[in-house]
Amino acid sequence: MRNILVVEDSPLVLKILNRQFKQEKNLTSVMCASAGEAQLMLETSSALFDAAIVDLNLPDAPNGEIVDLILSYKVPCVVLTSSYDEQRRDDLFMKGVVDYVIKESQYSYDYVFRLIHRLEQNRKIKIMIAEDSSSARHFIHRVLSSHQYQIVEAQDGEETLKMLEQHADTDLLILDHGMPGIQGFELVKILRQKQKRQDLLILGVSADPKGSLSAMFIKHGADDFLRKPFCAEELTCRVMAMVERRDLTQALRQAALFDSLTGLYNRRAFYAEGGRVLKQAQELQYPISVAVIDLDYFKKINDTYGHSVGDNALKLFSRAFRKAFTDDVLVRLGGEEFGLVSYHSSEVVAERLDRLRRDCQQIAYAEGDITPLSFSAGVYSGIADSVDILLHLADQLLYQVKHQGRGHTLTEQQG
Ligand SMILES: Nc1nc2c(ncn2[C@@H]2O[C@H](COP(=O)(O)OP(=O)(O)OP(=O)(O)O)[C@@H](O)[C@H]2O)c(=O)[nH]1
Repeated sequence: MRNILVVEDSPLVLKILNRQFKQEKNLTSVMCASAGEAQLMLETSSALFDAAIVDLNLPDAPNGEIVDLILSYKVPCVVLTSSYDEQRRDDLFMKGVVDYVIKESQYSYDYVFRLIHRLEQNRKIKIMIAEDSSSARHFIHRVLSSHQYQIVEAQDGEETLKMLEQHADTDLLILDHGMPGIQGFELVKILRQKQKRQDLLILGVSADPKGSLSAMFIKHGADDFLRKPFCAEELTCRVMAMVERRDLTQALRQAALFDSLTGLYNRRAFYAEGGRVLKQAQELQYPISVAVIDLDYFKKINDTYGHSVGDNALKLFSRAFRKAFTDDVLVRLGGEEFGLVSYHSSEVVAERLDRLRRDCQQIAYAEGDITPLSFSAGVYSGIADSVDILLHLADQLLYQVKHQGRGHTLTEQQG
């Protein structure tokens, strides 16, 4: 749970913010109506605040003095004001506020909350600034630090490549074009041979007036481009948009490939990944194993304890399944049916399934005295034209196990 300090004297604005906080599951707020009240609060508990939302015109601080107070306690400060003043805005960004938002519409309030959430997520995002001008580097560093990003710096092309190896977890590279040695644009080409867009975002920057440069950057794999000089807000807006776009793409990818309840591959991804394993097996003429696993009498669990306990049992089983088969391709085929493709022999897979069966005895999917989870499985080992054929053969073995009374594994190898 994160705690936000709000310093605001307008009852109407407080009402709007209060309503918004009520809809936020992971945020709590402390409301102060004056700078004096906020000071008392910060003196005793500044470490408790993850960020502050402040008004510039308070009865005891009419000229934005609240910003200096908040920043002196190193609390990220978002200004929410009704008056727009260009000079004041520049001064506030120089001081290091996160943002300067005008109370104009519901969108302004939504934006403030989006920012507050981003600040938390930004702490996990690493940005590398590759820029030879120390003043430009410091400016970018200061602006992005106020948004809580982790920052590393490089001063030329060679150092950028070295630093990217040391900081392989870098999320976003801000890349100046006109650096000594390898130029920014050349670096984009080198980097994109190694790293895909989802692994490293690139924001090109340059003072070069040629419009074609930005197009060249983007055509060769940069995600966006900024022409120098740019202001603090433009930089943070572009970076935020890039990171949000990447997060959205990752979420879509996750939803497209993985089962949302168990986190295992869904059928489509399983056929793609399993297909790769099978292709190698075909090339090497080396058999692979395919298993189909079905939980026994699962309907009874749902009927006895309810659907959410059933869901919990599926999640806990999947966790144990993943632990038992760390180097194989695992899938939730649907309902209470699971599958796998493995380079291992049918004996090894069956042995691991036996161990998993024993582990299932310990899975406490509901409170009290419960019937342990049990499953039946069929494992077929061989080479075929498709994963589907092998899956069908394993499924036939599973069918036999179900008829023989459940709770064991049948294996078969291609003759
Ligand atoms: N909780 C929960 N139950 C599910 C889910 N998907 C399928 N089921 C349930 O799984 C049960 C499967 O029932 P059956 O096909 O009769 O199989 P079973 O009871 O396991 O019996 P056998 O397979 O013959 O041993 C049904 O009650 C489904 O509603 C799910 O995502 N969550």
